[in-house]
Amino acid sequence: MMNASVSRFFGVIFGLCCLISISVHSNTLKSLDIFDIEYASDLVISSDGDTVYFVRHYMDIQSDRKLGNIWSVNTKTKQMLPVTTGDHLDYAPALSPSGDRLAYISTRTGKPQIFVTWLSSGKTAKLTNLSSAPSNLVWSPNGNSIAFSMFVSESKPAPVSLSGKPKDAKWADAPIYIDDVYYRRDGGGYTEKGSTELFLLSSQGGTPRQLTQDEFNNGGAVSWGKDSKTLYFSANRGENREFTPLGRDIFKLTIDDGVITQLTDRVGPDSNPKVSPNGKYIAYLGFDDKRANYHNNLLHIMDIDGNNKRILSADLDRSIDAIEWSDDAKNLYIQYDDFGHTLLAKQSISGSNKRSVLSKQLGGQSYGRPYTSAEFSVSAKGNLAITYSDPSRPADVAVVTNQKTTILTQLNEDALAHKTLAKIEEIRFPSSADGKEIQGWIAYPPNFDKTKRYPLILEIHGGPVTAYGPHFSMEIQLLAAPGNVVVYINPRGSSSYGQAFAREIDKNYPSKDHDDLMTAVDVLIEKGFIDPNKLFITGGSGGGVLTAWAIGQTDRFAAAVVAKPVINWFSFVLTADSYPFFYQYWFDKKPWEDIDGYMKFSPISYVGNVTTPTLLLTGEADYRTPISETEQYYQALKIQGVETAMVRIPDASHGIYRKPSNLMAKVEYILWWFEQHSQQQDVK
Ligand SMILES: CSCC[C@H](NC=O)C(=O)N[C@@H](C)C(=O)O
Repeated sequence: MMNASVSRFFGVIFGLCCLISISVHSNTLKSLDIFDIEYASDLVISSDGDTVYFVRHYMDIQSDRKLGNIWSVNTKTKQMLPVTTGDHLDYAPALSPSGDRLAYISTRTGKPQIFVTWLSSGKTAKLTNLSSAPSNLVWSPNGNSIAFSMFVSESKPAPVSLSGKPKDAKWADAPIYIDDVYYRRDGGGYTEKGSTELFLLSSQGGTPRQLTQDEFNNGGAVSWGKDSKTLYFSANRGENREFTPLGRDIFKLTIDDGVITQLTDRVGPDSNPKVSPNGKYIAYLGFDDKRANYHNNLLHIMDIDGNNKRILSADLDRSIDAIEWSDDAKNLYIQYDDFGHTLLAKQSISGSNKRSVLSKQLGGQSYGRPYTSAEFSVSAKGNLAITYSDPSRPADVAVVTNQKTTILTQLNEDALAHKTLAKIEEIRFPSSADGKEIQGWIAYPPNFDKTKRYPLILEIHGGPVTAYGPHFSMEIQLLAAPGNVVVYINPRGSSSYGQAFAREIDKNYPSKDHDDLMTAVDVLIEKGFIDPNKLFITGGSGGGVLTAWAIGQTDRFAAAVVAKPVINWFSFVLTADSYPFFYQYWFDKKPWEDIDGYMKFSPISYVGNVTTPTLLLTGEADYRTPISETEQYYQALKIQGVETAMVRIPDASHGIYRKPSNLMAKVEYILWWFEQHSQQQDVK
C-alpha cells in the first residue's frame, strides 16, 4: 500500500504532468483558433504618407462570417484608430483627392451601400440606396464625383407561363429557363440576366447616373482622366465575347455625351488602365493571346489618345499583378510574384531595364492556404504601404521607406504570440524527372525533434498556375500542430518562376509536376525524420487533381484526402462555370473531338490502380470544380472496393474557407482521416 506522503508525491507529479500537458496542449494551434484570426486588406495611404487606412478583417463566431471595419494607423507613431465600427463589413475605402473624406462600401444597413466619412469630424453619410452591390469606387480628380460599377438586371419573362392555376393553389415553383453562356458562377450561384455598368455619383450623394447602358459588361476597374470629364475602363465588347474570354480592351468614355472610344485592339487582354497624374499616359496590363495555359501579364503604357503603345516589362519574365503611378509620372510601382514571394518594384517609364526592387515582403492575405496574395498603396509623395507577409502571421500593415520595411500593426499578437507555431523552412531540390530545380517549404511541427520520426503530409496547391510561398497558412499550421511534418512545393506549372516554367504543363497536366511532388516526398524521407509508413497526401482543386493522379500512379501513401478535384476533364469542361476558357486554353480541341486526349489526363482513367484509402471533400455549391467530379470518383472507388468516404459541405463554393467553420471542418476531416490510417500503420 502506498503511504500518504508517497501518494501525495505521485499526486503532485500527476498534477504537474497534467498541468504540463494542458499548457503544451493549449499552446498549439486548434481549429477553433481560426475565429481569432485578423488580417489587413484594402490599403490606402494618405497623400502626406502619415496615415494608412485599411480594412481590419475579423471572423465573427456567431454569424460564421468574415467581417471587417476600417481603421487608420499613423505611420510614425503606429497608433491605430477606428474609422468605422460595428458587426458588418466596411470595405473598399477610397480617399478623396483633398484627403478630407473617405468613401467606402458598407453592409451596415443590409445590402452594400456607399458611405462617406468626413475624417476631421468623424461624421458619416450614407450616399446611396442601391439595389445591387457597388464596386470599384474611384473619386474624380476634382473631388466632385465618385465613379463606381454595379450590376444592372434585365428582367425578361420566362418563355412559358402556365395557365389554369386555381386561386390559392400551391403549385411547384416555376421551372428556371436558362439560355446564357455563363449561367452560374462559383461563389455567386445561378446568375441573373443583366450586365455590369458604370455609374457616377455626386460626392454629396443623391441619385447615381448610369453612364454605360448596353449589352456589354462595362463595369470593372476605372481610371479618371485628369479633366474629370473622361473615364478609362477595360471591357470585353467583342461580337463573340462569351467565347473569347480574354478579349478585353481599353476604352475611353466621355461623360458628357456618353461616347465610347476603343484604345486597344490586339488579340489578347488589355486591362487595369491607370491614367498618369499629368494626364498624358495610360499604363495598363496585357499580353498577346497565344491560347496557352499561362501568359505573363506585361506592363504597357500608351499616350492618352491610344497612340505610341509600348511594353515596359518585356525583360522581366514575371506577371505584373498591380500598378500605380508615381506623382511625377516618370515611374510606375509594380507588384509581382517571384519564387513564391511577392515583390514591389519601381519601374521607370523611360526604359525597361530601369527597375529597382523596393520590398520582397508583401503577402499574408490568403490565410487559408499559403498562396501569394498581397496589396500595396502609394501616396503622392511616394510613401508606400504594403500588406506584410510573415510565415507566422496573417497580413499586417507595413510601410516601405528607402527599401526598408517597417511593420505598423500587430493584428494577431493577442491570438498567436503565445502559441507554438510550425516553423517554415525553404527547400530547393532537383526534380527526379529532369533535374529541374523545384522550390518548396517544410512546416515543422511545434517542438520538432529531428531524432524522432514523424508522419509526413504532402499538401498540393491548386490553380494549377498559382504559387505557394512562405506565407501564413491556417491549414498548414493546423495540419502540423498535432505532430505532422508538412511539405508544400511549387511544382512545374506554378507561377512566379517565369512563363516557360508555368507552360511546362500546357496541354500536359498532370505530367512531370507529379514527379516534382514525388521527389519532394523522397527528399523529406532522406532527411531521416519521416516515418516512411506514414506518408499522407492532400490537395485542393488543382491540388485535388494531382492527389487523385498520384494515388493512381503509386501506393506509397497510407491515405489521401482529395479536395474539390477534377476527376474527368471531359465532364469538367462541360459542367464548370468558366467552360469557354477551360476548353480553349487547357486543351487543343473540344471534348468530343479528342476523347482520348481528355481521358489520358483524367485521374478517373487510373482509378483501377488505386488502393489508397481516400477521403473526398467538396462544397455542394462549388461551380468551379462541381461536386459531380467528386461523386464520380467516390462511386468509382466504391466499385473498385477501395476504402473511401465523401464529405459534402452544404452551400460551400470553391472557396471553402469563406466560412470559418467550413475551414475548421476541412482541416478536422483531413486530420481525422490521416489519424485513422496512421493508427492502422501502427497496428501493422
Ligand atoms: C483544376 S480546375 C480549376 C480549379 C481552380 N482554378 C481556377 O479557378 C483552382 O485550382 N483553384 C485553386 C486556386 C484553389 O481553389 O485552391
